[in-house]
Amino acid sequence: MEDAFISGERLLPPPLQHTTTTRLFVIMDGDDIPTLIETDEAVVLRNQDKTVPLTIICGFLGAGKSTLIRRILSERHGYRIAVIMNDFGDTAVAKTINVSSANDSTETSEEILELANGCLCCSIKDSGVAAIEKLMQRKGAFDHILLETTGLADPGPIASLFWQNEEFSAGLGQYIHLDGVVCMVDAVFGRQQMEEDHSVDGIGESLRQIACADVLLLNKADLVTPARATELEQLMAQVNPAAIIHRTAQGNIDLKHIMGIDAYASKSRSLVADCPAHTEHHPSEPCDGCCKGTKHKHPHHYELRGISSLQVSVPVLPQETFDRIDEWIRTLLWDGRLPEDSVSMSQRITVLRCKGIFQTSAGTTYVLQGVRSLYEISPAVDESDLGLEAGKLVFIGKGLDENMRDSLLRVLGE
Ligand SMILES: Nc1nc2c(ncn2[C@@H]2O[C@H](COP(=O)(O)OP(=O)(O)OP(=O)(O)O)[C@@H](O)[C@H]2O)c(=O)[nH]1
Repeated sequence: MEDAFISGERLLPPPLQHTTTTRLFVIMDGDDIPTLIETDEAVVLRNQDKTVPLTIICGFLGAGKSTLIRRILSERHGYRIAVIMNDFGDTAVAKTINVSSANDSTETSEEILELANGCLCCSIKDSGVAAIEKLMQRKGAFDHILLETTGLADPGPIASLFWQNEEFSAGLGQYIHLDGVVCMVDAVFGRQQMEEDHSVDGIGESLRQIACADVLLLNKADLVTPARATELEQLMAQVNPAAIIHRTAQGNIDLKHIMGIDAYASKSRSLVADCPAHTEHHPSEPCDGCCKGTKHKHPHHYELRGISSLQVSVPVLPQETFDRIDEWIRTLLWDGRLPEDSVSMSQRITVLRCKGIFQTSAGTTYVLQGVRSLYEISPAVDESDLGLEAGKLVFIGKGLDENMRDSLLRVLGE
């Protein structure tokens, strides 16, 4: 793939030289037996360097997803982007967008429409995976894939399709890798949507989308006062303390903030920066907790319609604690309970997303990445990024209570 730059920054990660073995923990759904995969991280990273990044764009109904995509498709950003706009994960609601070529305004949307700026627009209404397979027949014709989900989609299962699982690794994983999940939130109705949206298993869709995101765009900022936007950003940061928040109008954002973010790689930079309420626009009150001297609010346990986040600082861990943490996380994500809970309490806890970074006494820095029951703990790719004083673990989901914090602190020996 040729070099590509956005706003002077290289979009694709630099060549990776890490050669440590990593463990990938995979479970496909609640009924399957979990599979533990030992894999050579060098292979994963080498593949990732060659594969096309895929960004999932979600957001509740009317938040501005199509506006963002349309902007990307029509702007001259010098980058070749394939966009899939379809009913990914939800074939019941049909939606296509016609985007005309700048050269021929009469040209209508086809299965794959090539635009003057080099973007490809794919509006296939079948399964998203089939759409991507079809797209990959044109491998080399684009540098990045954007996948827009419907407003009611839960991005968690979609992200899982494109992350470490055996089927993906053997198939599409040879050509693409998940770069990140971007969620658009409506500045006018976002709060109401979070509080009132239709809920599945007690968790509303807009909250699932926010919980799962690596980047949150507070869109339609032109329609609210800065104070109201700040209020909503704080709420978003409380629901998902691990996401970076940007404020936008008409989806106007520098693409480097939503593409090439490598949220699922074993990179540490975003995790180090992701202390709660670290947003681009609303540094607020000083935090008295883990972020000494920085000016932002530090949310403690916060719950909205059953969804909450839990963040715990992690000291440098001896090896045996590392193993216990691994087991603790596995029980939490696979069984939906704490190790000390009885088996009958299974599925009491639902973790939608988790992230973390910590060091062991052997001097290795590890990164945790998880989407639902699928997670990975792997050595950090670039330890020079860290400047790490204390590690941290962040969980977002349902049923995350003080018992869980206490249980985790016990395992950490705190
Ligand atoms: N004022 C204002 N209007 C916006 C902005 N972004 C989008 N809109 C408008 O909001 C409406 C919905 O935008 P879409 O881009 O279609 O939203 P969507 O998320 O794709 O909607 P669904 O596909 O139905 O979920 C349209 O009328 C847009 O023109 C914005 O930042 N400011």
